[in-house]
Amino acid sequence: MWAELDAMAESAKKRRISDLFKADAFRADSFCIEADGLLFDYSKTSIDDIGRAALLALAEAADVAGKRSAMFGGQAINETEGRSVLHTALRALDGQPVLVDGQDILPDVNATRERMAAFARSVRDGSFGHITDVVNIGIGGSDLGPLMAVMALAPYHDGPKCHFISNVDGADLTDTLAGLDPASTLFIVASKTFTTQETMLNARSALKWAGGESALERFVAISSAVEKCAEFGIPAERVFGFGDWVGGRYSMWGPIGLSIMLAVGPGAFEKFLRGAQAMDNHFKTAEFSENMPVMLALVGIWNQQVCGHGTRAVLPYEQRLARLPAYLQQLEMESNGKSVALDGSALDRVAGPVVWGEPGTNGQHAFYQLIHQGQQVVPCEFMVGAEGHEPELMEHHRALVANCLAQSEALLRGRSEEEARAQLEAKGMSGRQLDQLAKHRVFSGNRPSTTLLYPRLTPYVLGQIVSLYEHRVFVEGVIYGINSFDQWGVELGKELAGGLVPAVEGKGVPDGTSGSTFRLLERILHIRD
Ligand SMILES: O=P(O)(O)OC[C@H]1O[C@H](O)[C@H](O)[C@@H](O)[C@@H]1O
Repeated sequence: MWAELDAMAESAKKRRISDLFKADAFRADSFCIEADGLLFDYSKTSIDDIGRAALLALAEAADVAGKRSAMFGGQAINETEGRSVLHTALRALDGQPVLVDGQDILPDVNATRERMAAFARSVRDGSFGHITDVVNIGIGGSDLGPLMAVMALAPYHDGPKCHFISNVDGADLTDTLAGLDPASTLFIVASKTFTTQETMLNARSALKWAGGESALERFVAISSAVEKCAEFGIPAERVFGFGDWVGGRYSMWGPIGLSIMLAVGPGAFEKFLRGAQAMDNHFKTAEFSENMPVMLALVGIWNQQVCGHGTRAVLPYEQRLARLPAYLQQLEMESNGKSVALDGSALDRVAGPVVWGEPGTNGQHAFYQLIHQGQQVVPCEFMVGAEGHEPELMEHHRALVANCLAQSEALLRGRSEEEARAQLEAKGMSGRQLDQLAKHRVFSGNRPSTTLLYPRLTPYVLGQIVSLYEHRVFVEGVIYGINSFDQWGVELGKELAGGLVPAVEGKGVPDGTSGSTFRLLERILHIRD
């Protein structure tokens, strides 16, 4: 399946992207996909026509289309947990029935969304009581999505102010609650399992802060384990459930998105779902060569498998997407950071790159040095909106866009030593100083990047972008032959943490603890004494 691409590795590494542009006057058009207002430009990569054909053949050979139907059709493709993968059903607003074990799940999904909307309206119009602030307590998929989206949609906020507590570090709780009034604060305890140590501890401490049991009336729970919510003391009418066919990191489209709905209202939330649904439909129907999630995945595979780049940077030129890189880190790395194939056999290649990033322009003044001149090439995924939300600050937006375009241009073009010398000579420099400094001012260029251009960051567009990345992760996972929907790799640390809690209290160290950890514990206890 991989032979054709593997055979291209050597020539691809030598190739100059600028030569591809010289050889094909229409490259910018043909290595680009436009769909429903989004434009995905992957022309600034080393993929050529033959490479693209091989990538598309890889997607065919991996049966991406068949697996896609299996996912949308409700088959239990999350085999290690015996579950369907149907986050797309949460946004199937005009969808056909979706069957799980022969039962259409959409009536339930719609009824829950209606209950969420009714609840959100009652909080927003004051009929629930006077609520000024909402605190979402959750972690991982029960935090990153809502937090990212609430931040992204700031111009649409017309509800209570939303805050997020995730870390078990008491500092998170303390700093978030500082200045809030318990009487007008609504808490959402968001946990798919309702057993996550951090969330349950934070929820109990928040309840104490809010005034104990009497404050439970301002607590809402979101979970797949609804019976556990009752044990915590939250009655069924304020519990919003969802099926185990929604993975935690794919869950903000349903009840886990309640904080988003409270912030922007049910109408804007629906637009967010509609954007995601539109991308689902595009993913289901577009030819692979014109299919944005498929091509985004294939570009990632090209950069990693053919060119050997082990990381990729997500660089949104949109301050309100500041948490998107963190969100994508969970989505991509928890999904595809695996070593075994679905059948348990060892993978013969590294699946899933390290994903990281920061919004532009801030990153430019920090780590872009390495991106431009470091020895390790980092494929960059730029994103930018053609328009911002601040017409009175047009000058800012123009500068933002110019910077985004300049970065991908610089990465592509680079600067030769001759050019560097000429620039320095023009400034009057000569001799040894010129020789030396010119070398430092050389940019190899030829560094790959993609750009996702969207009209403006609306709820609809945010839905499109997130759904695009979800399906990209799916396609990459299918091609690597892994299960993108489990996360066994987070278990061991949790188990050991459970065993070490008594040790941190000075009640003995579990057997098998390493000398290093033993020594650290000793020191911690000594400092505390
Ligand atoms: O929603 P919860 O059950 O509390 O889980 C919260 C998070 O913790 C787990 O450790 C998983 O790694 C995440 O995928 C999950 O989103």
